[in-house]
Amino acid sequence: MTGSTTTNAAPHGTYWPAPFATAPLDATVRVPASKSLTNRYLVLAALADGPSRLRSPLHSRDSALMVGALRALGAGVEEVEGDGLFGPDLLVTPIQPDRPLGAAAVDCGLAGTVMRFVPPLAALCSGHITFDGDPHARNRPMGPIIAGLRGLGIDVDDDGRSALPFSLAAGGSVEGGHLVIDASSSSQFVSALLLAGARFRRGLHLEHSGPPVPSLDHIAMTVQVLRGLGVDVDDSTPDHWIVSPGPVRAFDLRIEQDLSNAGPFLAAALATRGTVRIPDWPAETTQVGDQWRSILVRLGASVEYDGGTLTVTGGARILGADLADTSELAPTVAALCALAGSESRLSGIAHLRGHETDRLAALVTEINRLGGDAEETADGLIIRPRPLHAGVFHSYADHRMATAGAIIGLAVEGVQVEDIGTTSKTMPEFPELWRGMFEAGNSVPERTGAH
Ligand SMILES: O=C(O)C1=C[C@@H](OP(=O)(O)O)[C@@H](O)[C@H](O)C1
Ligand SMILES: C=C(OP(=O)(O)O)C(=O)O
Repeated sequence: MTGSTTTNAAPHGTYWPAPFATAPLDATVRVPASKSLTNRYLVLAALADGPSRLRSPLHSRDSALMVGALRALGAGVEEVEGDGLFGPDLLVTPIQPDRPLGAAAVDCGLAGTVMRFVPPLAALCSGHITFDGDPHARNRPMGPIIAGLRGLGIDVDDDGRSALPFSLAAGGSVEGGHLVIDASSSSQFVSALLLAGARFRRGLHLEHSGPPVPSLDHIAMTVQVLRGLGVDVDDSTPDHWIVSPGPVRAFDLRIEQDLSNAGPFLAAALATRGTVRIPDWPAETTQVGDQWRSILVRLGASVEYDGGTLTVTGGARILGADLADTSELAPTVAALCALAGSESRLSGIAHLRGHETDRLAALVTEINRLGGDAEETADGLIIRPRPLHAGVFHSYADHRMATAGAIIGLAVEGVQVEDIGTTSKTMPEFPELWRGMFEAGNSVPERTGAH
């Protein structure tokens, strides 16, 4: 973030009348694959010791940007028919570090995973590689990756901005070793360097120095994914991660559905005092969205997990709660808190100011625009109960703002979400799946293949 605390300009695009629920919803929903897992496995497939297959991966703007980045770096990515509900499988052939790329360009869009995960991968290629993205992407924090690459001996030209756009000159190998960064503005800086670390000649000893790193669950996901592919990672000392040099094993695996994106659907149970079921909820997972099981109980719902299906039933009213470190779940939580009957305090999310938009400012502006009572604190939000009314909910090119508006619109008649299409960042099917919850006899298609 470049010090600004304002939200990025809300474009005056199309307005989507959010479906209002006149009765409790009773629905079963499956959502597309996890953005965080898809984009980690794409990067690792590009670094692997042979071709890999991602089954039922995400197909969205963020995954398409990652696929585009890998192709720009010389990896092969091919779509092949699979049994996923939401699109084909992906076959990936790895990059060839020695093959000169000449000049290559990577479009990061607004994807944190692309702008942070791809530069260390690019450093392992041979060529002059330029990175840029959407206008607001230029405001997202990038300094620790740029400084980190320089610390690893890579020549980076950022015109002194410590932000997008920038370019790097890659020579086909990275020495690695000990590197200290300040990852207090995003966990993605740590994940990015760990993902590539095993392919550095001496591996990587990454150290964080500074205020606490946010979204630690996402780093734990990175470590577990790496270990699953045979990479040795020592994370036994807080703020230190040691990745041994070695191969990344090629793989063939199925990507879990996105439990963070399941959140707005589960929230619909609370907003309408109904029931929403998500089949194929993993029994064990590294996704932060598994926390819905406890968060939604704190907000007054009952949650059951039986036979692989998570069932959430809304209580008589939504309870306000004090919740810390909700990370990317926070906009969904905030939407529920705006509908709650008592005060909520969300803390430990100051870094949301550097997300797709300044989410703290955006949530306060949009909840209050509908008559609510939300206030920004140094590291989060206070949301007090106050009746909401009809109006426009702006999304600021932020998928999670758009889905927050949809949740509020279930309980408040006459909410229009500006630019619902921005949900294509991680879930292009959102409007269709949302409307599907209202269909009589709502049913969910069966997947044909083995789970
Ligand atoms: O590594 C990842 O896949 C992510 C890490 C988190 O980033 P921050 O640490 O910047 O919150 C999260 O919010 C983002 O949606 C995805
Ligand atoms: C913060 C998010 O995305 P990104 O991966 O672009 O950082 C998010 O999806 O909530």
